[in-house]
Amino acid sequence: MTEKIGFIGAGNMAGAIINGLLRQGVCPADHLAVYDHHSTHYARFEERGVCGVETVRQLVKFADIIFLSVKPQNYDEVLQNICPFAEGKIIVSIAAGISSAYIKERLGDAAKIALAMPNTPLLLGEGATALCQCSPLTDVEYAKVKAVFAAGGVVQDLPEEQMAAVISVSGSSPAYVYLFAKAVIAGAVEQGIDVAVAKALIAQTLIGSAKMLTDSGIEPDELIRMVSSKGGTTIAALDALYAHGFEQAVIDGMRQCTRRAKELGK
Ligand SMILES: NC(=O)C1=CN([C@@H]2O[C@H](COP(=O)(O)OP(=O)(O)OC[C@H]3O[C@@H](n4cnc5c(N)ncnc54)[C@H](O)[C@@H]3O)[C@@H](O)[C@H]2O)C=CC1
Ligand SMILES: O=C(O)[C@@H]1CCC=N1
Repeated sequence: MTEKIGFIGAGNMAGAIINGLLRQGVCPADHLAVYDHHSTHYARFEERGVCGVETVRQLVKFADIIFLSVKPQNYDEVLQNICPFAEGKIIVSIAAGISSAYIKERLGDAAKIALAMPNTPLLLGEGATALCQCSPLTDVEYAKVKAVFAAGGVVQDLPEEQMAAVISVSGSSPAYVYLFAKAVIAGAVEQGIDVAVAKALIAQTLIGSAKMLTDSGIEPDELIRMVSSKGGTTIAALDALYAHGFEQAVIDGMRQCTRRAKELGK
């Protein structure tokens, strides 16, 4: 990729996206730059050859594609700061709940925007990103943004009206997966199993189960059935989980996630 890519906000997600780009050799480090109002955050970028610039103006001048990798609460300030220099640049928002209308209200209707919802496994090249092309971003420009996220994992195209809801599916959901893993580890320890052994076993179980979902072509209900021997242990476990409203708890958590995303975007 020949474009220069800048990140406003040198935090976790900027780090994860840059990792993917460098690991896959999508662009050289000198085509990347970060700006953060805390320059103390630059060290981990600079040690990989990515420049930390002093002003937001320098960042915007440098970059063809600008990732807004700050919290939704900081968007107003950042959009105000980049507005005088951002004409013609591709703007990528990764923030929960921020819509293209919100950005266009601040940068103008001609702003070329892609909305992305990545997740933290991007750090290891195992990310899942929902991506949305907003008019007037062209197909060629959108493909460039897509290539950035594809360097860090799987990308799915989504219409804008689903971008808030998808946070509950892939943006926030690593946290529920870790919570589940934590509960399994606690249940193992309670039964006398060593914590490190339990962690290794549940982690590989999550990887293996995820691969069954992606590679076996078998639907979740059938995968559950394949584990559940008649009168056996899995059914005993599932009965207890159903009795505790396990599925409903997850679905309710997802609803709360989307509710909060909509609140943040206001
Ligand atoms: N952490 C996650 O799992 C995911 C986060 N996101 C989104 O990514 C965005 C960034 O999240 P993280 O990287 O986790 O946050 P973070 O807190 O690690 O990084 C945000 C960075 O922005 C900087 N910052 C704040 N205001 C600034 C300003 N006005 N100018 C320049 N820099 C400024 C902060 O100093 C910080 O370094 C958020 O909008 C979040 O919704 C999206 C998907 C997943
Ligand atoms: O919790 C948040 O708001 C962000 C968005 C998705 C994951 N983390």
